[in-house]
Amino acid sequence: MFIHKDISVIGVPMDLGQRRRGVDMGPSAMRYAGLLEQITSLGFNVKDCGDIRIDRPEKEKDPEKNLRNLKEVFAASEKLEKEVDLIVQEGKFPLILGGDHSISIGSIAGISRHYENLGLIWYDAHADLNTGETSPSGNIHGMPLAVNLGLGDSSLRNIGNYSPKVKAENIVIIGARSIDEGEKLLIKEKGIKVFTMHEVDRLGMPKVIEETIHYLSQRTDGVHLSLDLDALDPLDAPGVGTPVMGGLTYRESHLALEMLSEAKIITSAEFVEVNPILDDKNRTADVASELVASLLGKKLVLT
Ligand SMILES: NC(=[NH2+])NCCC[C@H](N)C(=O)O
Ligand SMILES: [Mn+2]
Ligand SMILES: [Mn+2]
Repeated sequence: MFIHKDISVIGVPMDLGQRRRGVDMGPSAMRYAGLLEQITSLGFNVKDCGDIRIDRPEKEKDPEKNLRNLKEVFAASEKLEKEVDLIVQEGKFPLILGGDHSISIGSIAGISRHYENLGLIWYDAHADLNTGETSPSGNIHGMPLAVNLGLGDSSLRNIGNYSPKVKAENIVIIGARSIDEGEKLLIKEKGIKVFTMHEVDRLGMPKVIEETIHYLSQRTDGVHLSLDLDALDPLDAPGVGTPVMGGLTYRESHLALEMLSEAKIITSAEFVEVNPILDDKNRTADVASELVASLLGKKLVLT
């Protein structure tokens, strides 16, 4: 597998999957950080497909079934599913910019229909495995991995008219350090592979990524990288809505993406949860844009 020479970038200015405003400006912050120029300078043909239009509720209603803004998140996910499906049909590499993590419901729905066995790397401080029944917050950005596994709300689950989008054994979570009780049970029940911060500390990032590559390349025919910037330590990526101390460093994250790039296993990617209002001089968007470059093969070459 190989990152295609043609990359299509699509922004999803979504902030309805959680309660802190500003994450809808993530796509512009990453574009402002020079993301597209960066990709072009690495020799790729890049097309900016612009942003999906997100319809906002007139005023936030009390959540039904503990799912805030369900109707709007559903509508946006359906749109994104169609756009991403087209990008993959055209043979291009989809690069999706969030927006809160609820957007991965639509992106993975558009991607996974093109694979028998899509692999999924969930690079995140959280597991995002809640459902309306288990969620402590009612925020849908804490639920997309469960939805992609075919759990939780049926309208979300069935976007694209198929479910599940990924099998539990094709998922690897990296960087987890804040997991709710219901999520822990699900991880155990489904046997999901998780490298918590404890494991990253013990094994080191090189081993974690080697094992991830080995594990996924045995069983999958494509791998989507879903990178939540809150996987990184808030010292390196402060502009996120749900920061958790003790995260992955800037260097560890670059190494991870450089190794994934060398292994040529990633077939689509999304970078989510960049919130410029909570950021420090757009640092988190800068970090995201640099991480994209590492994923696309940027390396220091001494000639
Ligand atoms: N994509 C994220 N940042 N998710 C944070 C989720 C936090 C918490 N587990 C919840 O479900 O509300
Ligand atoms: Mn997170
Ligand atoms: Mn997340």
